[in-house]
Amino acid sequence: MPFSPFSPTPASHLHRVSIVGGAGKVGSTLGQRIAEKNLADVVLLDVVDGLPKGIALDLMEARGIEAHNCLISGTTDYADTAGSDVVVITAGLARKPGMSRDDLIKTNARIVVEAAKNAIAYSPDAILIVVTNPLDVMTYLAKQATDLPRDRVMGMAGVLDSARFQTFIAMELGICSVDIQAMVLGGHGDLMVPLPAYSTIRGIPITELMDTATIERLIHRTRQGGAEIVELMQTGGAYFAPASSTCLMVEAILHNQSRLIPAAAYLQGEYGLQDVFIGVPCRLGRGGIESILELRLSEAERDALHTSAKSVRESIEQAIAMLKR
Ligand SMILES: NC(=O)c1ccc[n+]([C@@H]2O[C@H](COP(=O)([O-])OP(=O)(O)OC[C@H]3O[C@@H](n4cnc5c(N)ncnc54)[C@H](O)[C@@H]3O)[C@@H](O)[C@H]2O)c1
Ligand SMILES: O=C(O)C[C@H](O)C(=O)O
Repeated sequence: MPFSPFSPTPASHLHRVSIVGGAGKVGSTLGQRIAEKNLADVVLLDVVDGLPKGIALDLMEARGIEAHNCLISGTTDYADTAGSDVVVITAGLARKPGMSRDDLIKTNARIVVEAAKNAIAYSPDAILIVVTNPLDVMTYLAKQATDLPRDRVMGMAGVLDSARFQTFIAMELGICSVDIQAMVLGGHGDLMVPLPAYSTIRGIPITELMDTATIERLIHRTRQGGAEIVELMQTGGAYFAPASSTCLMVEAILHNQSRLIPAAAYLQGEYGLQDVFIGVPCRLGRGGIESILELRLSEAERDALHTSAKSVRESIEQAIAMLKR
């Protein structure tokens, strides 16, 4: 037998991302995206014994074909997530047809609080991205549970809602999605605030290429974008575009890209709002949310943002009261 210079443990990647809820649809698809983009080693943590390990092994077996070098592991033990650069929480139930996202507060609040506390205990320097619904409420609870500074806790929704608006504009005009920049702010619910004046096709505002009725129709479809898929699938919600959206945020952070991305951020006076998480344009880089951009809004847009924030605030209070019981 010739002497082998190699050790049985492959060299680890530079970065590490842990996904709590990683055996679920969004979590496992996100793990796949992160690995296939060669962004980081991935730890999939879930409560179901065997499942995260099985998914991780399955993904590892595709490494040679997909030609990436990331290690993917599965676990039920938070100790295995130690030293993560980014922690993503996708743990919790997805809604079924006929439910609102707020109907998930009862089941998901405790799951997210526990997940955030446990994960940050092992990775105190991590940046936390919450995906679990109702998004803005769960992100608030995660910040409260961990006491992390506001630049290190954010929620994923704005990228997804903007991607949906972008898609519907592209489909309406027969133009490639990559030429379209769409902007959606506000809470991740029926009251989200798509901004036509800041949505453009290579710099041309969509208001110059579509009439008001068409834009209103696309805005309505965007607001109902999650529910449309829940109704079609019957068994849960969207996960491919949510995973892509979260991966974009992970990449912006790990590669310090200074991208301008709508994300749920903790506001302390921006847009005239306090003590609430809501989708706003953020500069994302290695430090997390490095700054929040305050766009000039029309009176109607500002009112819509405040209405959305008021509804999120009411749900936060409901969640906090429930956790105290
Ligand atoms: N923010 C967004 O835009 C967005 C988009 C899509 C989905 N979501 C939300 O993300 C969540 C996950 O969606 P999904 O489709 O992946 O659901 P899923 O049911 O496929 O996966 C959820 C996973 O969480 C795990 N889990 C439950 N309790 C846990 C705990 N205490 N610790 C660790 N893991 C736990 C489950 O075992 C499961 O594997 C849902 O709340 C859904 O509504 C949000
Ligand atoms: O709509 C849902 O319940 C899932 C997610 O928030 C989405 O927008 O796809």
